[in-house]
Amino acid sequence: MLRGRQDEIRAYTMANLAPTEEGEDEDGTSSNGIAYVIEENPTGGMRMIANKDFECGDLVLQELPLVLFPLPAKSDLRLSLRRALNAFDDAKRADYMGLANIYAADEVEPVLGIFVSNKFEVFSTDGAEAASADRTKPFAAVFKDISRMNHSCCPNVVRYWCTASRSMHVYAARSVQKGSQIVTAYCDPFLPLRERRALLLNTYKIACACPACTNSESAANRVRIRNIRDDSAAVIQWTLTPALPDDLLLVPSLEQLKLIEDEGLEGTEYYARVLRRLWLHIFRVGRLWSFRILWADVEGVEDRERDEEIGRDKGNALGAGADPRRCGSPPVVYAA
Ligand SMILES: C[S@@+](CC[C@H](N)C(=O)[O-])C[C@H]1O[C@@H](n2cnc3c(N)ncnc32)[C@H](O)[C@@H]1O
Repeated sequence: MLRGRQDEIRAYTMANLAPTEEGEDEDGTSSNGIAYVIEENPTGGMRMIANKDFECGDLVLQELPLVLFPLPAKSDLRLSLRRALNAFDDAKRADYMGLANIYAADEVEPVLGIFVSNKFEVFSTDGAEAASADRTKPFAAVFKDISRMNHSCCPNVVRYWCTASRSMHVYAARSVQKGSQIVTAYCDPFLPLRERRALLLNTYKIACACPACTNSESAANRVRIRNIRDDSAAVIQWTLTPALPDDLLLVPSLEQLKLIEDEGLEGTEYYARVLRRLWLHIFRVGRLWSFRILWADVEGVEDRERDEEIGRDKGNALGAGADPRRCGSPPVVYAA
């Protein structure tokens, strides 16, 4: 039953997320219409590779887990895993047992070693559970394909658990070119470098060599990003206060945007914060443009003269001092 559902989602993933045509692409390679491929990593193990270009926000894949358990495990996890595996059909059991096991050399039962090597913690993100205390109770899920994604502290995708469909959604956090590796963050990329290193080594046996772990300036950059506050109230106040310069937020916001992009952290809330602020900037300046157009229509002035006029009036531009008769209607755009 669950298998049928998984096949359905897989078919959906392939049909809807892989709009590349069968046959040869522009670069002469064959994409065969699949959004991603799982292949051997030259440095060992497996990896997930984009088989088409993705833009920021594109759904890369959506997948049901092979197993999903509440954490901490309520009963003996090994027993539960064994029971789950016994209930699987052969193909699904082979999918699970074919996943990486970084504890293979240790005295850990393979079902458990595979679980620990491949699990992603998931939280309820929607519906009644999200609103309830369950939100704080994570589950751990292992996936046939998603568990093939390697780690980077500069991930190019973000993961969202959808409780309603009991599936994980993976979205591109920035442009991802066909042929590049799809990488996700196994831990909080804002953890201090030393903590990140210890966690990745102890839990996943990873000595991360991503740009953030090898660039000596990255740690300081990440602290700066983490200090970007949710200043929505102040920004809205600026939007509504014509006396404050139009470009007050522009330069710092663009600098912050670049900083986040340089650190490869577009999938984080900080990027959304800065983009929201820039959107408000466009909202305010965009209104200025509307005002100019309106003004030009009414007055029929030349562009140059109009710009000069607006430049002169800019201190009170569109505020109390602007002459409403000149544009036929009061400049109410910034009225609080
Ligand atoms: C969830 S699996 C990822 C897929 C795995 N590479 C495979 O072969 O199936 C996690 C394991 O992959 C390897 N891995 C993931 N990210 C890595 C990285 N950035 N550097 C080195 N090894 C990594 C580690 O062995 C880690 O324990």
